[in-house]
Amino acid sequence: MNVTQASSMELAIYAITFATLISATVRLLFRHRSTIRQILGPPSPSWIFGHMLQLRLSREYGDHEFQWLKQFGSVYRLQGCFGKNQLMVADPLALQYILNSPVFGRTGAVNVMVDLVFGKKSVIGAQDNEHRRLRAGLNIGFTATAVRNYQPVFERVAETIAEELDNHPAASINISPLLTVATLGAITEAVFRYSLKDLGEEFVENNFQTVELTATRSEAQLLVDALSDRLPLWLWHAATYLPTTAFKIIRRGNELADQMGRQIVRERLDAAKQGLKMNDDLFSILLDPDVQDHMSGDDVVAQIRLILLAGQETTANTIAWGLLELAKNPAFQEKLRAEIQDALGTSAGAVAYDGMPLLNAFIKETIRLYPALPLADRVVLQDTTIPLSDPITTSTGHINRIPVLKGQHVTLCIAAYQRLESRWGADSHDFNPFRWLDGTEFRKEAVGPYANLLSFLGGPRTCLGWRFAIVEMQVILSHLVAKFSFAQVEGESILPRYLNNLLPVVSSGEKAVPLSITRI
Ligand code: HEM
Repeated sequence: MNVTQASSMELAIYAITFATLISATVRLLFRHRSTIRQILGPPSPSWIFGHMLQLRLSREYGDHEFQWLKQFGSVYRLQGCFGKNQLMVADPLALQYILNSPVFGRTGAVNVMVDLVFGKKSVIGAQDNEHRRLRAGLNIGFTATAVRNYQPVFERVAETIAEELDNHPAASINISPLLTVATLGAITEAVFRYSLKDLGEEFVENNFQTVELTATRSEAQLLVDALSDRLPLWLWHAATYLPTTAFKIIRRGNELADQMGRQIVRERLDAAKQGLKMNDDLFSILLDPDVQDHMSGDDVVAQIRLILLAGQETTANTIAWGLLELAKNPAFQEKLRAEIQDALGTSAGAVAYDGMPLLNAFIKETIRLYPALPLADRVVLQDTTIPLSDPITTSTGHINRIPVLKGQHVTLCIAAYQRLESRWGADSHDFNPFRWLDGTEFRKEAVGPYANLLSFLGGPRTCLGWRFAIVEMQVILSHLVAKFSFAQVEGESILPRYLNNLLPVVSSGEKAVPLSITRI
């Protein structure tokens, strides 16, 4: 049985959740009516699924969403499952407010997933003060200076990809699995100086299975997500002991990460006791007793699964999207290659990747069009009012603030924000790296941590590894583009699909990025 089939674990969960369905439905029918009903939006095609099939399971991501954005503007109302209203927000000021305000929390569905896969002691699972404490500790390993030290690791990884491409020439190469392995290798080496071989076959296999498992979406899952707000977390934890393949993978992954983490922490602390100099990998930095605010061994172990999973597929897919855009835009690819070859050829010592304007414009444009997380769901924890950059028209007139009540589901439309015409211009849906070269994008509201983009989210939950990811992409993309040319494979279309993350999918429905790759 493969992992996708294994998501039939949901069937087992259905049995548990069915009893709550009826009472949830009744409560939803009679829930308090808020001003949300005055916000305009498309008519709902179904009571059970609302607009969720169009929003979350469309053939190409954005098929419907970008039409709604055009028709209703940067804030509109959709229907979630079981008739629940959902506020869709792409307005920059509103997004900034929601991401930074403590009165918006993650929805039950997201909390359940985070808890099951990463655990409460991971920085993504921790809340409030505990979250702040862990972030402050982990930050030491993700500063601009710390991530520059990982540059040689990324350069070695880029060499390995190039060797693979040289050793297996073919008319069409699916670059996606190569990048997934490469980005896992980059993280394990940067984070604790382990090669994939050191991790062991079972660990690596489990890691790929977990990635595959979290990259599935189905109608059934939409319903489970809608109900998960109403189920206690202990029930979900109890469910992980059901003998399904999916839960076995999750449980085994947690055990392996724990064992591996403890072994590495022991090695580092033993070395420190013997007075040996700590390495410059992330774990050594975090555990270094000479560093003020260093982290405890237990804290570090609890982050291992998160750091490996959070930084692997996101980065691999973004690089794949970038290479696909280069294949579609050969003239830009040529210009970029000239800049890169010039910089790599003339640099004595460490390459100054930040000083390459086209490379950085290309990365920003790729991240803008292909955010790993195109939608982020939040729930209002306390009645509040959301401010707007631009007033909207409701059924009762114009408003520039939206009152929302406790319990309201709000969806942060990251991909839509990154395609707003009012912000990015009339060609907002096109790949145009040159938009970044005149500096105008930086004079607008600052939302995310990088280039006014929200692909790394924003506020206290901003991606911890965003600088790490940028340097990794700068290095890998530069080395690949300098050595190889990338072209589209005739007759093959690759579409973005939302499977918890934004994934490149071919016509068979499989995740793949087949490209014609030629040595220069
Ligand atoms: C292009 C690459 C990447 C993208 C687009 C990305 C995106 C994101 C997003 C959207 C979140 C917020 C998730 C949420 O709260 O629902 C996040 C969180 C996180 N990311 Fe990344 N990420 C990338 C690479 C990395 C890398 C390379 C690492 C580590 C080496 C990393 C580590 C983390 C961690 C630890 C969090 C949790 C932060 C917290 O909850 O305080 N990410 N990332």
